[in-house]
Amino acid sequence: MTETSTGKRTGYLSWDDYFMAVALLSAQRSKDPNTQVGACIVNAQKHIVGVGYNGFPTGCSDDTLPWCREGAFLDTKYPYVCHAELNAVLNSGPGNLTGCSIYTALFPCNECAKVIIQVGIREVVFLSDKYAGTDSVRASRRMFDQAGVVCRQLIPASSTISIRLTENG
Ligand SMILES: Nc1ccn([C@H]2C[C@H](O)[C@@H](COP(=O)(O)O)O2)c(=O)n1
Ligand SMILES: [Zn+2]
Repeated sequence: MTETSTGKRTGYLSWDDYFMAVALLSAQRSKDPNTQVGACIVNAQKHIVGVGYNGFPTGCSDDTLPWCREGAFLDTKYPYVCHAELNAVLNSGPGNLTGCSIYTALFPCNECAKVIIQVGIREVVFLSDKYAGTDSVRASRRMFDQAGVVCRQLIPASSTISIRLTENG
């Protein structure tokens, strides 16, 4: 790691990469075998006020409800799973989310877009847009546009971050 003339460390994480990394770390908690999504809500003071990942509601077993994508609707995950963005909102403290930004690993669906707008979040920073072109994402974009919520895709400064969980040596 290099230093500046004042000795300040360089190569530290930018705010954008940091908040997206928190979202991605949260996604590692997801039991969804196909798509793991994390979200992180940040206020104007750059404080994290909520994080979440996609999973079944509290008290609904990860081991008995289905994780399938196909088949009869009730035998798939879709009617049961809470999306990362919804969980991040629900996990936020008592404070107001007006003016906050949400960092999410995947562009929000139309149901989460409604929640994001209604709680006053003003910016969506996303990494993947793998469902662009679906009706759900088209509806999200339409609502965000009308509501004046700014969406931007994050181009991270670095493609990987490594974290050691054990002491060096
Ligand atoms: N913005 C999003 C989009 C999707 N999710 C969740 C919902 C499912 O658990 C999974 C998508 O599954 P797939 O259809 O890709 O097998 O991701 C979310 O939390 N946020
Ligand atoms: Zn959603």
